[in-house]
Amino acid sequence: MLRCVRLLPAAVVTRTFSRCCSSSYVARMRFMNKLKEDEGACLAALDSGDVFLYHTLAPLLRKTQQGGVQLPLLPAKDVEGILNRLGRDGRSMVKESVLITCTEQNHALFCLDVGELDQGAVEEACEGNFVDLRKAFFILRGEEAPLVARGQALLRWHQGNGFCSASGQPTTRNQAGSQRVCHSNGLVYYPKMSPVIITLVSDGKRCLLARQASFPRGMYSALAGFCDMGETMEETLRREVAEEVGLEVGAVRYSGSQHWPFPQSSFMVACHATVAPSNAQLDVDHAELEDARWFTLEEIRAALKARTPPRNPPDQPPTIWVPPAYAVAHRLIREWAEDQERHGDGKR
Ligand SMILES: NC(=O)c1ccc[n+]([C@@H]2O[C@H](COP(=O)([O-])OP(=O)(O)OC[C@H]3O[C@@H](n4cnc5c(N)ncnc54)[C@H](O)[C@@H]3O)[C@@H](O)[C@H]2O)c1
Ligand SMILES: [Mg+2]
Repeated sequence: MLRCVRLLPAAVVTRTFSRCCSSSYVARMRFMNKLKEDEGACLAALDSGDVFLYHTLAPLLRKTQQGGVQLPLLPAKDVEGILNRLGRDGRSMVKESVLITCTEQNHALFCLDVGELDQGAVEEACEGNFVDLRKAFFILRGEEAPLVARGQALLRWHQGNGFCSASGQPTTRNQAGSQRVCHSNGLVYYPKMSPVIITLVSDGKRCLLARQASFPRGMYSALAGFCDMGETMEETLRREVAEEVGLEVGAVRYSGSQHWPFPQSSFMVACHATVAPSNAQLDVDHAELEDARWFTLEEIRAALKARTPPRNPPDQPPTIWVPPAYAVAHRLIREWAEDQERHGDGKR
């Protein structure tokens, strides 16, 4: 049914999303900025651009011939045709797409939620399946995961911000979907992220992982907590570790950051922190955490290799798994293991 479907080729992704210092990067950022401010330019970019789809915030993915999974990028004109064939006003629906990014050739990429249509009918027409975003993070290639995360976060934000919280009147989006305006009082709303500090605590030989009751079976992650109003990053980190496991951390080292689309878009700031081995006795707040434990390098190596929930037969020591490679928690845990292998007692 589709005329043409583009998959994100690895080479293009690398060139487009990794080279951040070239003049083409400047040109691309300025083009993106123009699309956010110029309604006509954005509409023209949509007409010649590609769209990836969601159904009730689950991204459409397609199996590849090599047995993997990819994010299909559909020409906007084809999406319009599919929606028309499914009995909708394709043009109007496609105009609801939200701008995500563009290539160095100024080819724009948008996303659209078709949740009002029959899921099976869209899947058949687009030769793919809508997959829960958390599952998608385990199976998508690295370059595609941030795109679906950003798309879902923006679509969710639009779905939840249709009315002005001051006037109660409907808000109107711009063509790019980068803001909403209340025309009764002029208030402009921008998509929001809540800052979260995520911390991997180490006592020098072991690292501390915890699980909430809502995590998938056997999954452990680094400690995380939302920033309170007015807190610095270090204050949040120290407070959350104290609240959740009763430890006072010493040195703190920044590692990286990431946008995380859950629960309503978080800005994750990831850090390593240390406690003295003599000060590593846990006092876990079981109202927040189902479990928190120290793990050895050997246990962490095994956890990093696991791709599915461990079976953990009762006659064997329990094993764990950790968040997918895309999650910044995974990065912190991998960094810790690599650091131990280089400098710690865990040398092979
Ligand atoms: N990307 C990753 O690697 C990764 C790993 C772990 C956690 N996370 C994210 O970090 C987030 C925070 O972790 P946590 O649940 O341990 O936080 P937390 O320890 O602060 O506890 C969550 C509670 O904080 C309160 N809260 C305060 N401000 C909030 C806000 N702006 N939004 C929602 N709740 C708020 C709520 O009562 C909520 O139940 C999680 O929602 C999860 O999505 C991401
Ligand atoms: Mg927490």
